Amino acid sequence: MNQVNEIKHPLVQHLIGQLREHNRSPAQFRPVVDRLSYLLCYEALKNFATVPEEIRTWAGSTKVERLGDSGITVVPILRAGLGMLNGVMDLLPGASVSVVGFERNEETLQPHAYYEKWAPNVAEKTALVIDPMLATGGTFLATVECLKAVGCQRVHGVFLLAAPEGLDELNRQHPDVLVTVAAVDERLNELGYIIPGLGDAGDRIFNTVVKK
Ligand SMILES: O=P(O)(O)OC[C@H]1O[C@H](OP(=O)(O)OP(=O)(O)O)[C@H](O)[C@@H]1O
Ligand SMILES: O=c1cc[nH]c(=O)[nH]1
Ligand SMILES: [Mg+2]
Repeated sequence: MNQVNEIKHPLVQHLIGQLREHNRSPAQFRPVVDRLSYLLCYEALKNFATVPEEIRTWAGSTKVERLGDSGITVVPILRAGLGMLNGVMDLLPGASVSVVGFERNEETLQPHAYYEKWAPNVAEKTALVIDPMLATGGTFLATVECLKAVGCQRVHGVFLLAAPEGLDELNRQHPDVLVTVAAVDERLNELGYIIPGLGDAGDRIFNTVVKK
C-alpha cells in the first residue's frame, strides 16, 4: 500500500485554492506553485534520515543533525515539473537534478517519452519526482519504471493534485513508492483531466493556454 500523505495544512489548502481560480494569470500562478512546492518538499522530507555531526559552537562542541541532501536526486517531469523545481531546490541545495520528459497523448492518454538525463550515481540516491499533476498516473508510472530500470530503489513523488484513479493504479503497480500531495481530488473527467483540478498545469505555468 502506498503511503499517500495529503497535506491538510491551512496554508497548503489556501494556496491550492488560489491555483484553482480560473482567472489567475500565469504570472500570478507561478509564484503560488513556487511556494506550494517549497511547503510540499518540507513535508516530503519529514521521515528522511539525518546524519549526526559533532560541531564546535560558541559554548563548546555539540552534536547537530545534517540533512544528507547529496543523497537526493530531484526529478522534474518536463515540462510542468520545471515549475516546481525552484521551490524544491531552495530546500535541497546539495541535491542533484535528473530530468525526464513525457507528454501525454491527448487522445490515448498514454505518455510519450522524449527526454531522459540521469544524475551520476542515480542508483544510490533517493529520487524526489516532481510534477504538478498525477491524473491517470501513466506519466508517473512510466517515470518510476525508468528510475527502477536505472537502479533507483527509493522513489517519492510530490504533486500538487492527484486523482484517485491514478493513485489506485500506482498502488497496484508500485506499492513501495511514497506520495506527498496537496490534495487528492474527486475524479477524472472523460478527457483524463482532474476534477475540480486546475486545468492544464503546464499550459498555465508556461503561458500556453489556447483561448477558445
Ligand atoms: O497522470 P497522467 O494522466 O499521465 O497525466 C499527468 C501528466 O500530464 C501533464 O503533463 P502533460 O502531458 O500535459 O505535459 P506538459 O508538462 O508538457 O504540459 C502533467 O504535468 C503530468 O505530467
Ligand atoms: O488535470 C490535468 C490532467 C493532466 N494534466 C494536467 O495538466 N491537468
Ligand atoms: Mg500539459
